[in-house]
Amino acid sequence: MAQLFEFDDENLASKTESLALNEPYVPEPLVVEDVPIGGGVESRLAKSYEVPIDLPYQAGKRKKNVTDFQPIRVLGKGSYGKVILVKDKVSGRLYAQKQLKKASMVVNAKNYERTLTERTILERVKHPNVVKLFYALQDFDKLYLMLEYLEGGELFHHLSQERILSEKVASFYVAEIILALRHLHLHTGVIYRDLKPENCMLNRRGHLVLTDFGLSKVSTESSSLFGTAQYIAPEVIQGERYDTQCDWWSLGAVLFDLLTGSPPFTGNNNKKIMDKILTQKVKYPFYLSQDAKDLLIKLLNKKPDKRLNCDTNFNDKVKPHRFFRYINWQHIIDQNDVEQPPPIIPVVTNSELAENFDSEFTSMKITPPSSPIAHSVLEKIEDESRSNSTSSFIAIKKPTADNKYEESVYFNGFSYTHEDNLMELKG
Ligand SMILES: Nc1ncnc2c1ncn2[C@@H]1O[C@H](COP(=O)(O)OP(=O)(O)OP(=O)(O)O)[C@@H](O)[C@H]1O
Repeated sequence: MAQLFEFDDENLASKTESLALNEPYVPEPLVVEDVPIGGGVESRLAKSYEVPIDLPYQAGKRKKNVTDFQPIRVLGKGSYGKVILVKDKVSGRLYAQKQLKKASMVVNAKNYERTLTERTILERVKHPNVVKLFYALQDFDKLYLMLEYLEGGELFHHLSQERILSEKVASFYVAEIILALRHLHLHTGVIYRDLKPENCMLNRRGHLVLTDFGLSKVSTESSSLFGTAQYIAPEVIQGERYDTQCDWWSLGAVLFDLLTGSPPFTGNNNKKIMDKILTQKVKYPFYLSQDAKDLLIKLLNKKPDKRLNCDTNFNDKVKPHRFFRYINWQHIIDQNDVEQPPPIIPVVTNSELAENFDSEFTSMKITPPSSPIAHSVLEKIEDESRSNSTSSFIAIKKPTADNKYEESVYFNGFSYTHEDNLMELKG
């Protein structure tokens, strides 16, 4: 059995702290140096500590706008819009540009309060297993979030090739998800709430990175909730007060999926799935080991207070659990690829080809961004997003009168009022 390395919460905190306080970083274009296939551990390690962090603010440098990025290809589609691979025309650096149609982001007054709180909290999220936000830009009808480009694609893209994962392989990814969720819970107070396979992506080195966190929560009770019914905790479905425990249920559902090829409750519509989540017992396939089954039973407990809590039980119940016998937690925290290599190293021959993404998307035609308008409004925001890569913002359009919209921009808990920002509603 692999020896488990002891560490405590302070150790974890100081690790994430040191990432947050990284020394000045001179960005190197991600596209230049492709790791050759079979390039060996050393060549991967050469890039291993290239954790994308804040682009340093360079005084006097022209502000970025959407047209500074050349669209390359579509990577995927979410409920708010497309995600496109783009290249900074100056640095050659690649980003995943998440486009969000403003019209679909109108939020109601109740959610609005929560949104502001969440923006403030999300400002503090810095973790290697959580996607980084580099810039937040906008034009007339869309917001553009320039995210760390996760070249390995969705974990489940690789899973669909392998069908199911061995327990050893699954334990690696689950360990990385646990670290990301614990960071969100313990250091930022964020409940991820809709952990689902599509949000588990791999970076170039094969490490799992959670995407899309927080954004779905700023929406109204939207399709994002129903799109993920299979992984949602019973208490969330019932509309009860829920806390971080709901994420540990979702982790159980994702683990079940990794080990068996489908989530614990399925059905041809969401109502059926949700009924089953509330009322039915999980059926565990005979081929699961006792260790896997034991962990799943503890996570997929319908009573949140009886469910395994990986935050409070981490040191005494989770870390020593036999399901994690192949895991050296310190190596997972350190992302030590020599001692604990990621099980799947995504094949990337040329980053711009987006080889790990579905050709249904990568072959799509790209529509150029609409004409730049109101960029000046965001100058202050861009300044701040340079100095804080994980900042987030939201712009809300409120219909006023005579076919006009008033646009308010909220950024890290601050709101920017633009008296002059009345724009004609086109079309
Ligand atoms: N940072 C990223 N790097 C590379 N590809 C990404 C990145 N973020 C998202 N994608 C791709 O784009 C797809 C759509 O992502 P997006 O987050 O918009 O939608 P989603 O996960 O369905 O969530 P939702 O619809 O709830 O917003 C993902 O499934 C993924 O394939």
